[in-house]
Formats: sequence, C-alpha cells, structure tokens
Amino acid sequence: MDDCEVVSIKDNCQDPESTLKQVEIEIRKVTQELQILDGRKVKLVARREKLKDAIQQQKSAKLAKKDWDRQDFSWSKELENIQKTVFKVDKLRAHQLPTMNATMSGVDAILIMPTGGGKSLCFQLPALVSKGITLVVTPLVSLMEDQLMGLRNRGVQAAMLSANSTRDEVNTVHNDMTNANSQLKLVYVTPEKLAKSKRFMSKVQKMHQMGRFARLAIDEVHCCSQWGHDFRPDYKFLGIMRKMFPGTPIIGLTATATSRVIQDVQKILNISGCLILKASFNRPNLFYEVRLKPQSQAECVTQLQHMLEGEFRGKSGIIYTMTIKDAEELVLELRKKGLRVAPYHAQLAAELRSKVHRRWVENEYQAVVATIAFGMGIDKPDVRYVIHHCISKSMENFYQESGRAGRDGEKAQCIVFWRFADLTRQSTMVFTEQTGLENLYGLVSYCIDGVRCRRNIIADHFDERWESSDCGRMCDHCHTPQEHETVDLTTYGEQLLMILGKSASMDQRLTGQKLIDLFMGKGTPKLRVQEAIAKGLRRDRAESIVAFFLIDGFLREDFHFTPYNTISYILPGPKAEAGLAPSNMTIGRVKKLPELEFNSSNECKDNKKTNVDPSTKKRKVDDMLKIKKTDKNTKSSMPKGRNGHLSSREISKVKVNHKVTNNESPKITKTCTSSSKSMIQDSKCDDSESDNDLAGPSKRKRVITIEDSSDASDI
Ligand SMILES: Nc1ncnc2c1ncn2[C@@H]1O[C@H](COP(=O)(O)OP(=O)(O)OP(=O)(O)O)[C@@H](O)[C@H]1O
Repeated sequence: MDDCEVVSIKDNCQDPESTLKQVEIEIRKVTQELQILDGRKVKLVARREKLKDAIQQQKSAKLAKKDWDRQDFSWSKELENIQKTVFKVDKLRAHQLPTMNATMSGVDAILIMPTGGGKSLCFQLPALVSKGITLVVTPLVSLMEDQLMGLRNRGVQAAMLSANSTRDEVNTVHNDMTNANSQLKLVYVTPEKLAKSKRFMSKVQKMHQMGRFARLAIDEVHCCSQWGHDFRPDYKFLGIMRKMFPGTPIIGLTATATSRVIQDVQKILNISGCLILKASFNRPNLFYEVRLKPQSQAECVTQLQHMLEGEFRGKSGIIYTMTIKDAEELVLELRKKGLRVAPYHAQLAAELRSKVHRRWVENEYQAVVATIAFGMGIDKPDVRYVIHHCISKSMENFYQESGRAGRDGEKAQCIVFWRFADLTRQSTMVFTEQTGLENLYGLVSYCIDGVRCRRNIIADHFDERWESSDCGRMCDHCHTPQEHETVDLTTYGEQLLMILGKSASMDQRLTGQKLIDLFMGKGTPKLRVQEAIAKGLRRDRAESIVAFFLIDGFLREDFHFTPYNTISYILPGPKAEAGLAPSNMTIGRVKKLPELEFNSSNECKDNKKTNVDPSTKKRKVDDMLKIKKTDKNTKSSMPKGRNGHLSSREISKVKVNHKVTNNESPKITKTCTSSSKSMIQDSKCDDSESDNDLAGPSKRKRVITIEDSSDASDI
C-alpha cells in the first residue's frame, strides 16, 4: 500500500458518506495487512531467538568436547595435593575435575549435579589453588554458615557477609579483599548483599583491578530464572557481573536440570555458550514409591506410626509437610503415639532450629517433621527415608527433598503420600507463579501414573534417558511389574461434564472434592445427576481420574479469592470446551506395594505382622480393577453420539449451559497482577502458611504451639 492509493480516494463533497465507507474499507485492509506483517514479525523474532540459542548450544557443545579431565595442567599437581591434604578426598567424582579445570582455565561453566553430588568442592578446591579471592553467592545464610564451618575446620580462611554481619566483621572482610598479603580465600555473600551494598561492590571492583578477583561462584544458580522453582529477584542483579568484571570466570552450580532453566540462566548471567557439565540425576540407591494417603488425619497418623515403628524402626528420616501448621500438628499427634519426632520450619527461632537439627543428626530424634525450610545444607548421610506427607509443588522440589535420603549411597526410600485434596491445597498456593500449575501437575502425573517406572518419569523431567535397567527394580512399579491396561475415559468425562453442567445451571461452583463426591453418588442431593454416578468406581480411582483430566486439559481449575483464602473450583477445560474427548489413561492391574520385600533388615521383618497397612495388602485383581474397560457396547442413559459417546455438539451443550451461568458470577482466573499476588499470600498466612526459607522477611510470624516441646526429654 502506498500513499497514492490513500489519496486516490477523492473526497466526494456531495456524498461524504460513500467516501467514508471507502476510507473505512481501506483502513480495514491496512489493518489486516499490518496484522499479517505483525504475525510474520513475531515468527521471525521467535526464529531469531531459536537460531541464537542453537548457536550458543553449539558453542557449549564445542567447549564440552575439550578434554577437561586432563591432569597435566599447570595447576594439576597442586590441585591434587590440596584435594588430598586439605579436603581429605581420595578420588574426585565424575564431573568434579572437569569443572575445576574449566574454571581454573578461566572458562565460564554451569555444573548441574544432584543434591549431595559434591558441587561445593568444585569451587572450594580451585579457590585454594588460585591467587586472590573466590566470591561465592549463596541464597541462604544457614548454608553459608555450614560451608564456612567446614572450611574453617580444614584450616581454610573464609568469611561471610550478610545482613547480620557486624561493622567490625564487614571492615575486616573489606580490608582483606583488597590486601595483597591477605590469606583470605573465599568470601560468601547473599545476592541481596551484592545487589544492595554499593560499598561492597566498590571493594569487589578494587579487588578486580588488583587482579585478586579469582572467580565468581553462584550456588543454586537456578534462582536466577523465573522458570526455576526458587526464583529470587536479587539473583537478576548478577547479570551485570560478567560485563563489570571481564576476565573473571563465573561458575554456576545447581541441582535443577531442565534445559529451559539452564538456557535462561545463561542468558541472565550473560554467559550464553558457556561450558555445561551435567552429572546423571539417577540416584540408584533411592527406592521411589507412591502410597495412597488415608483420607482422615487420624488414619494418616496411624499409618505413619506403623511405618516409623515398623519398616523404619531405628532409622533416621524426614517427613515433609506442606505447611507449618501441618508440621506442628503432625508432631503433636506422633508424639502422642510415643514417637521421637520434632518440627522444623522457618518460623522456629534460629536456636531451636539448630537444636532440632543437631538432635536429629545425633539420632535423638528418629524423624524431623519439616517444611521445605529444612532443605539446603542438610548433609546427614544416613537418612533412610523421606516421606512426603503432602505432594511437593514440583518435580524439582520433590527430587531435591527426596534426594536428602541415602547420601551415604546405601538404600533409602522416598515415599509420597498422594491424595487429590493435596493437589488443590498446593494449586491454590502456586497458581500465581509463572509455571506454578505446570510444575505441580508434573508431579501429580508422577503420583497418579499407574504403571510407568517412577525413575523414568523423573528422568523425562530432567531431559535424561534412563533404561528400565537403570532402575534396578528400585521403584514400586518396577519392583512389582503390573499388567498395563489402557482405559477409555470418555464416559467418565461425559459424566463429569454433566455434573458440572447441572451445578452451573444452578449457579453452584464445585470444588474438586465436591465434584468427586457427586461423581461417587454422594454430596448435596439436589446437585446429583443420577446418570453421572460412576458406579463401582473406587474413590481413589475417581480422584486419579479427575487429576488426570486436569493434567490433560479436559478439566481445569478456576481460582477465586475470598478475604481468607483462595479456592480452586473445577470447570470444563480447553479440551472439553473444544468438544474433544479426553486422552486414554493407562493403569496397572495389580497394585502391590513393595515395602515388605524391599526391606530385608531384621527390624522390618520383625514388624511385618503388626505393621502392614491394609492399603498395602495385595488385593484381588477384580477388586483392584474397578475402572471400566473400553467397551463399545457400554450402555448409558446419557445422550450419545454415533460412536456411543456424547457428540461434540452434545458436549458443547453442557459447556454452553455452563458458560451462561459463569458469566453471571465474575471469576478471577490464573492471570493476576503482582498486587493481587501479594494479597493471596497474605490471606493465606491466616490458615495455611506455606513455608519457604527463600521467601524473604515479609512473612508474618505466628505463635508456635510446640516450641517448648521440641525438647526430646519431654516425650
Ligand atoms: N569426591 C568426593 N569424594 C568423597 N566425598 C565427597 C567428594 N566430593 C564431595 N564429597 C562430600 O559429599 C558431600 C556432599 O557434598 P556437597 O555438599 O558439596 O554437595 P552438593 O552437591 O553441594 O549438595 P547440595 O546440593 O545438597 O548442596 C560432602 O560431605 C562432601 O564433603
């Protein structure tokens, strides 16, 4: 389109209306063309980004091909000497030497290694070989303290700076940083300190000018990325370090391995194309297992009691809960049963936390009942079990939390208690995070999967390929192989849509629990739909099906704020809205939990008789398999399309019905502003605080009911 065409529409003074119409037609044409161009631009920009990423990945791949395992670098002898004399480590583990050689060569690198793999040594050892100071950014003060204690015990000069450092401490560290004769080797700082203290940054600059800035090590480097599970805004500041301190190598360390996070981290730190070293995430000594969580709290406590007195008797473990309140209540209940457990969460006073930690390390407590505050820096080698009383918020979280088991390489169990109610408890906490629901659903699909090797599911998540043999029968599914069965869920999908349609027509919203109640023929009678009762379906199966539908997009969660909390309601998902049938679900035919055979120790055998939970007993196949098989002749009183199921039009009737009523009640969907986000977090504090040590100081304090009773002597 050029100017001539625009001016070619001559103003017709006699008939301005017809000219106006012509002009409007032209505007529409121009708008359409602009839209087409915009679309092309968007595609080109995306392509440009992909190509840039590919170029950077090629650079990384080229770097990775170098022989970093060599032992003939100028520093190799000294490195080995310090490794053996100072750190008393005989043999380096896979990826440790390449990482050290790369950073000693001045190459930027990211090391991805599972929890407990030995990442810290990869910057601590080079720090002692290099001239000058290694600056270490660590997100938690407790982590710094642990590392500092370890280093000082080995006679290494290291210091830390945090918001709690005294003026004298700060001055001493600052002086050492710029004193050519100082023996200080490592300085630990929080990202906040780096981002907020101009004085400190000016010292770092001076240190750099003096040639004393040996390297920047960034622990938990995934905290840079919003795609990661622990995003910390202050980590973004680290993006300027590469430009400000050219020639100083950066080394990032993390146990989070998704390629999206790693690529994002490289971009944020301006080290795209750096060397990426990734150790395998397979922890062969961990036995992965999912158990059905009992419905009532009392039953759940009894089950835990059986486990702690039975299969885990005399063994050390961790029980992760979702909230502080859960941890406190569970400790009270378990103590009533005579178990030696203690709570650990971010709202306990620091001294009390250390006390609990110490007593657990010394095996005075058999288990710590903890929120995720009990995490980074926990280095007890003989943790034999990690039980998730509630599902974690992502696969990454689960992997890291469960990874605290078996650090000594001996067998340990990682058990998740799964129940649908916990899905919506978690989803209302995470839905405002950028990928919160996606991450949560990833873990839910691990829990509800009826047949796949659990290790395989974890491997998929971390972009790794593990053969079934890599599992070595070390998960519940591989331990007790099951017959696979593919189940057509179309009828169940139709039934759930009918229930949702009816409640919507009565202006009622349904939570997941209410929907499942109605699906089971229970709940408010006026909302029941006789034809939509899933006869013969076990409740836990129904829960799995509804969870599966959420992951599959056949249903979706819709979040509403009240002054006190956030509620998740269930609605038809995009798939149902589009009139599509749900995917098929694969289930296992025999579910036999492996605890009795796995534990070969005498303790467990002794407890076999008394401690077998009814839900773990082998059931008859018929009893187990209540989900209907695909049956073309299945009769239903529901309106059916030619294929025996609801036609798209019929599904959309339900859908339309639903939509109309929905419009009447304004809903708040997943997208929310930062102010609404803070509102949710505040409102949540009242009844179910999520605990996160990384969450910063804005959290409200509340009365800790069992603060005093964490003394082991009172049980
Ligand atoms: N090559 C090695 N041989 C023996 N022990 C090692 C070796 N490397 C590290 N370790 C030990 O392994 C334990 C875990 O190391 P480290 O704390 O560095 O792991 P990490 O990967 O940083 O774990 P996290 O992700 O939990 O912080 C430590 O006790 C450490 O001393």
